[in-house]
Amino acid sequence: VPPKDNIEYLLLQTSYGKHHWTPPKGHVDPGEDDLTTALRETQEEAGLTAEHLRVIDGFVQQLRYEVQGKPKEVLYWLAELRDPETELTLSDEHQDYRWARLEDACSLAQYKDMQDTLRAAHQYLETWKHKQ
Ligand SMILES: Nc1nc2c(ncn2[C@@H]2O[C@H](COP(=O)(O)OP(=O)(O)OP(=O)(O)OP(=O)(O)OC[C@H]3O[C@@H](n4cnc5c(=O)[nH]c(N)nc54)[C@H](O)[C@@H]3O)[C@@H](O)[C@H]2O)c(=O)[nH]1
Repeated sequence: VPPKDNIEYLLLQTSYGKHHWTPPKGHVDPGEDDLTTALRETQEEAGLTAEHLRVIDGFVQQLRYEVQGKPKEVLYWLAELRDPETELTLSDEHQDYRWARLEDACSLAQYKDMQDTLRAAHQYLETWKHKQ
């Protein structure tokens, strides 16, 4: 029987710096739109292609923080992994990954803004699931 709360979030741990955990993301290439960047980075960092995923309509969350004194903006979308058995392939940028339930994901993602984003995503998915 599937658990009542069976939503898990993918987090990747960097192999450099503070070894922090975040969902797949990265810098926008010239001429690229933001969602294309998100899908490309998810493929490069986790080995999951657009065909593996179902992007969920209506949710996008913006984070703004500073990295080495420079402002940084990150946009996060939500996508469902169509086949939960799909194997991941990490790049050299990451050393580990977890599929984590909300509270475990919030513990790994130590930043308040990331935790708020995960909680907002979870709330959105709870409503979204009932509409399917
Ligand atoms: N050797 C080495 N190489 C690095 C380093 N650094 C980068 N490289 C290279 O750059 C490439 C990455 O290219 P992409 O994949 O395209 O970019 P991103 O995915 O954007 O990755 P980043 O790591 O640049 O950016 P963030 O995750 O944003 O971390 C930056 C800082 O922000 C903090 N921070 C993180 N998340 C949150 C949050 O949610 N909320 C808040 N408030 N703060 C947060 C965190 O504590 C950190 O100190 C790698 O391949 C490396 O070659 C480094 O230190 N050493």
